[in-house]
Amino acid sequence: MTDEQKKLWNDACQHLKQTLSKDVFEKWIAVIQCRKIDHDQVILVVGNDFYQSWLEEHYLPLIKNALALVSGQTYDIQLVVDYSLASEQEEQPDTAENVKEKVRSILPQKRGTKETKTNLNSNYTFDSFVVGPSNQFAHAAAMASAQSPSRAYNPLFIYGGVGLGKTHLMQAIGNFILSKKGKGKVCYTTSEAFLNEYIEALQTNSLAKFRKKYRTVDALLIDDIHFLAGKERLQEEFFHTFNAIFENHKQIVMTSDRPAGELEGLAPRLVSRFEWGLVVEMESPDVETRVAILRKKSEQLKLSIEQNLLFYIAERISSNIRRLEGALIRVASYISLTGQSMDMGKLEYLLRDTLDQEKKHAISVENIQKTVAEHFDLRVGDLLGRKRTQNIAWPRQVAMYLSRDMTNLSFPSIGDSFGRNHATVVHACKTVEKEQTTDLKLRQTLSLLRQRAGHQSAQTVS
Ligand SMILES: Nc1ncnc2c1ncn2[C@@H]1O[C@H](COP(=O)(O)OP(=O)(O)OP(=O)(O)O)[C@@H](O)[C@H]1O
Repeated sequence: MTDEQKKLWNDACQHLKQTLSKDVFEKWIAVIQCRKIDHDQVILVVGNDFYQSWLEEHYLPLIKNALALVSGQTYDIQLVVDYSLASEQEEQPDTAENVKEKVRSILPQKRGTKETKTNLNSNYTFDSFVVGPSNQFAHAAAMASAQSPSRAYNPLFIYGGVGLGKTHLMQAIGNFILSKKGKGKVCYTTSEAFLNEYIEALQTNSLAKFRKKYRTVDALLIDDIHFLAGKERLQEEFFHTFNAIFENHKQIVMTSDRPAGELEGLAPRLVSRFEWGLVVEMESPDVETRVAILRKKSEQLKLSIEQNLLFYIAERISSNIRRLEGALIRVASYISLTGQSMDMGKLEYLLRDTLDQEKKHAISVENIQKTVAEHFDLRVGDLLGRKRTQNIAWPRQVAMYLSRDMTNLSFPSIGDSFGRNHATVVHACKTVEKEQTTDLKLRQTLSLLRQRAGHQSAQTVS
């Protein structure tokens, strides 16, 4: 940055220093590093996700305003995380240090790139994982794989929607294996990190080292395998890695956002290998499990929060456990930073944005059926009926596809909502998925239907 740009940021900070209390300034503003200023954009860097989200939600308008005041123009501000700053920031005076510590200890760490011996997050254990109907099958399979690596289920393929605990469960297997005597070599990575390492190995002529690293493990835990889709060369490399580990009778565990067979652009030989062992799905947890998760996380945070408030959060946030956890962290931070107790009114206010997002996500199959039926000028009963004429069969397939796409529901539960079996839904999803790759008009129709179904659900909930 030029001296002039540095001065601009310093001036903005001076302005903020005058408007904010000393404590708040030291805690939230002084820790920010300004990395870049160009025409209309400013890039600010902080040391962890918690700072990023807290600043975005509470101080971004103030920062924007300060920059505008000292420069006479408006900037678009981007807040990015650089984990290497974290240690510097820890040295800052901080009256809420204990909160930060607690929060950091339960926040998921940046995956796949963290330089620790095992690359595993030690908080992701079976002990800290709450079991309920939505994940008990996946949990049992993971336990069995951890207790008898390569003998129980190999490979173990875990799939499900965003933030439902796939990484947690997969890493619990790794942590369990490492906790045993005569522990083996466990390697956890994300598919993206695997790709980056592969490219680096190609560039630096160190493929042999790369291959040795991955092919000689006792357990390979590879996250977000859907990332391989459409990347042929990477698939080729992973195919050989997979074979080497499998032939050595070592354990492979993979996670994905959907079943292997549904990943467009994944080579059939990989699809079939991914299905050799056991495939398990993780679904959205029911409200009881969500309450149990909140209780467990509050214990970890040593946070005393009334049961009715935990219920309130659990009832309203159902789409994603990461979001549930985020809400609890917000409550914990509020209590610790303000020293005030929590009541229902404050809770509603504090979580208003998250709750709004949830409403938008509360999309039901019924709403999708209604939207699709209206669009095709049919009755919902037609979609649920037995008729197979094209004018009904096609809208039915579209509705099934959207149900899969817009909710976290499994194939069997979507099938139930249409009075059909799981295979019919899989077939419908594949058909629509394939059609839309070549049919622009269909893509537009789907996008319109998504908007309408989302809108309708938001109205139903509020
Ligand atoms: N059953 C559970 N018990 C306790 N914590 C859970 C459970 N399921 C998920 N979590 C927590 O929710 C957060 C999100 O979980 P995780 O990162 O494993 O989800 P994911 O399915 O891998 O998400 P993504 O699809 O984004 O990769 C983590 O902090 C994890 O500890």
